[in-house]
Amino acid sequence: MGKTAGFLDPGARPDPVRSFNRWKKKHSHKQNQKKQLRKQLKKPEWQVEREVISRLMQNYEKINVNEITRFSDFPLSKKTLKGLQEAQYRLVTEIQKQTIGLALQGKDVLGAAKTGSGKTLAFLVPVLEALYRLQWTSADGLGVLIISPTRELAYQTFEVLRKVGKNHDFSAGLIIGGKDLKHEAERINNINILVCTPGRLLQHMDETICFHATNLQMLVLDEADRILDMGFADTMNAVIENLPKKRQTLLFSATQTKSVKDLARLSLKNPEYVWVHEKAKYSTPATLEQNYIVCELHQKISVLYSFMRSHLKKKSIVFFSSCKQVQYLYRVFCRLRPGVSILALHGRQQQMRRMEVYNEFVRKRAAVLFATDIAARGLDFPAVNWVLQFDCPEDANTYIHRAGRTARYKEDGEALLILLPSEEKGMVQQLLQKKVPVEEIKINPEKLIDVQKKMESFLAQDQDLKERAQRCFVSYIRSVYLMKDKEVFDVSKLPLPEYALSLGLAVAPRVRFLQKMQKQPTKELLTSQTKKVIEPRAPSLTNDEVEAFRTYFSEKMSILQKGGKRSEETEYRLANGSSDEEEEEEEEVEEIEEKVGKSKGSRTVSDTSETQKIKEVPVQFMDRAEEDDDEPDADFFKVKRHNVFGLDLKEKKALQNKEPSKSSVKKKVTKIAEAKKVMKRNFKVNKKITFTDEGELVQQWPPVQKSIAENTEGEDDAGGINLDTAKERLQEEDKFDKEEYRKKIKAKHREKRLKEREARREANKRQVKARDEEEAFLDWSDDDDGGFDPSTLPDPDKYRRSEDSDSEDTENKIGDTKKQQGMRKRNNSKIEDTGPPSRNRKKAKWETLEPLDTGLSLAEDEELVLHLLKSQS
Ligand SMILES: Nc1ncnc2c1ncn2[C@@H]1O[C@H](COP(=O)(O)OP(=O)(O)OP(=O)(O)O)[C@@H](O)[C@H]1O
Repeated sequence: MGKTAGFLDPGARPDPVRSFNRWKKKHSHKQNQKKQLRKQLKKPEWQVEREVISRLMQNYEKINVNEITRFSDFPLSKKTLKGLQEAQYRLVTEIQKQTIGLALQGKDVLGAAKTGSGKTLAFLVPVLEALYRLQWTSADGLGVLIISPTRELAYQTFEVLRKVGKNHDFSAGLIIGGKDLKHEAERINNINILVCTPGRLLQHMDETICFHATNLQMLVLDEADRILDMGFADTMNAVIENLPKKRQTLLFSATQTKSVKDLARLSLKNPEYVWVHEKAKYSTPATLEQNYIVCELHQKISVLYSFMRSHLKKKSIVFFSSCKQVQYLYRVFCRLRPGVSILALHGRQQQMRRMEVYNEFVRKRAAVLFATDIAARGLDFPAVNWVLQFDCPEDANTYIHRAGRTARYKEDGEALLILLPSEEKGMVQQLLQKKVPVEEIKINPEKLIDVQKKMESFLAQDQDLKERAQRCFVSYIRSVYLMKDKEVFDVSKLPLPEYALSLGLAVAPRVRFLQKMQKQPTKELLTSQTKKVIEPRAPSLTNDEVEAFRTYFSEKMSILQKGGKRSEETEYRLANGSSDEEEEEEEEVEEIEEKVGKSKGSRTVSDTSETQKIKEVPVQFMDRAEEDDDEPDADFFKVKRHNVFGLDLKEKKALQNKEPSKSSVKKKVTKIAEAKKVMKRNFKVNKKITFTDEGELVQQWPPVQKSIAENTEGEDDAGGINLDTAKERLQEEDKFDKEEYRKKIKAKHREKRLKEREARREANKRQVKARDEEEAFLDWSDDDDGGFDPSTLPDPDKYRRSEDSDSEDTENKIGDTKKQQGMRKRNNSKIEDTGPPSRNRKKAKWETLEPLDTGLSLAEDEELVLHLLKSQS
């Protein structure tokens, strides 16, 4: 310390006051900082968050789309950013870049972008931020509603939401039907973000008392055009009516259609239209390679099998137009063992199974998924290499969605479309118009593996499979028949017998609606169709036909209008499989007399001039039962039918107003329709057929009319009863009945005779047996010398009656008896020959003797006899 002092110049010593002041200043600054910090720390969390939020919100206005490349460039909450990072989402896609900013600013957005371009995050990020901004808690109830067209898509969206929003405290729920409504109802009230399908949502709105959406902040419609295509237009209207007007709405789709724009007009307020790929050269991802092949209908299955055999290590989705095709081809392909695992996804599966299949296909590296259009929209299966459109899509938009299951988010993919010669021109044209670059490629015939024979043998062994094949057949024809675009889909050009053969069927099933159409060509309806206006009383239609048409149509429309209920029913049935429809279809599938000629020469329905008209005729005369085939596809077709009629709701309402009494007409026609249905389907009530173990027919009730069975070939299908032929038939039938009756009587008599003979034989046997027993008994008594045989005793009554007999006589008699017994013993071996039984003889002898009256009591008589016997021995 002294050393230090020695160095210092006393004149240069710092001023202690100044030093103190400096120290004091520093100290107070530090103290202030500490105070501030302490103050800050004392702030409740919500206050800090609120300040952060207000800072974020101030930045919303400053968002410059051109400067954004990452999610972190948006003013987003730390929780959302963390969730995005953890899920490996850092860079934004074009649709995300363009829409997130607008949505954060609170604007309604209509967003369209190619498939696989990241639309899900484009709405999920604003959803999380909206509730975060409002510091939403479970007590605030439902804040956001996300509506998806299919359960799978809703489930997928829900999964992404869980992943990205896991750092937030909001509760999220998935309501998609197929589960217990009560169970959902108990939980629905605490949900902040609800992902749902439209039908189920409306059902909760109608039936769940505690469910309300009064606090709703945001509505998201994902794949909006699909929601409408599925016939949910009215459900959507009903849902939207139930929602508060003051809300933000986001609507997303990969394709822009008129219906989407209509919905946007209805549900969005001054929306911002974001169509990121509007000016793009193609409407499909650049990384997607697209081709098509043209082949005959009967070759398609072999083409598919050959495709699968040559892509064993790939992951593919194959699209079919109906559930029943998926059901049958899935089964038969599993049996064909192509060497790659096959899965099936369609609307008739149980909900659990649908989810299992979905998850399984997500996990698999190589597999083939057979699916209907429920898998066409929005589903994000990772690393799908191929999309094969086995059946021509309904239109170019459906094509785009199906093909979009591959080549997602910068990945490569290939799409192959199989077209029939009749579909090629129209479809390719449509695709080119929609900026879809497709090119034709040819099948290498050497690589084509024919599986028809194998399928035939499977079907020959398996009745269930055969029935599935029949349903598949009908279902496909119906799907083509119901397609709106008749330039592409012409049912009259389908080679039905060849197609049946290719499915492994020997006989083509009858397709009732085609036959009906052939019988009732109604050109006028074509005219009305082209005019897109229904004329209630078309001059050439009978009143009945017009009424049938109207009722059918009004029923269809009321189904559409009921919306939610119907949709939910549909969803429920989708989940559980619909046995009714299944049964009806089974009835429908009937084999026709026409054997499929294995010969060449493609016979088509168009061979007849009548059938040419099929394509021109809409579906009004078709049985409803026949229409309600594959549920999702029925939904799908509903809209097509709607378009086929070319009516909108206004026209329908006008039509209803004109109806004097809709319900009465409906009831009347329904009864007629029912009766007709029963007649045409030739229902047999209480039919019973019994077979023996060997498979011979034993009994059939009611009995088959043989005369009819023999003569059916010449019968025509004209309705009504021809009395003369009926009379002849009955007379013929009488002959059969008489013959049958005679045979039965003869058989009865014969049986009676046999029974009598048997009874006589039995009686003889019994007699012989009785004799044997008697002989044996007598033998036994003699054998035993010392034994007493009471039967050898004289009848005391008889003795009592013969008063004059002396003791000698008695002795003689006893001696006689003894003698007789001895004789019998000797003759024992000759019993059979000696005629009447010995007992009779003995009796006869005894009967000749006069009864002996001793004048004693019975007891004394007995004593006497015993005494005599003793003395004898
Ligand atoms: N910013 C991103 N960074 C990385 N991957 C992303 C990003 N956004 C989306 N993806 C991925 O891209 C894929 C497609 O996204 P998404 O399903 O949202 O597409 P989409 O546009 O909704 O498609 P579709 O029209 O078929 O429904 C998904 O696998 C998703 O994880």
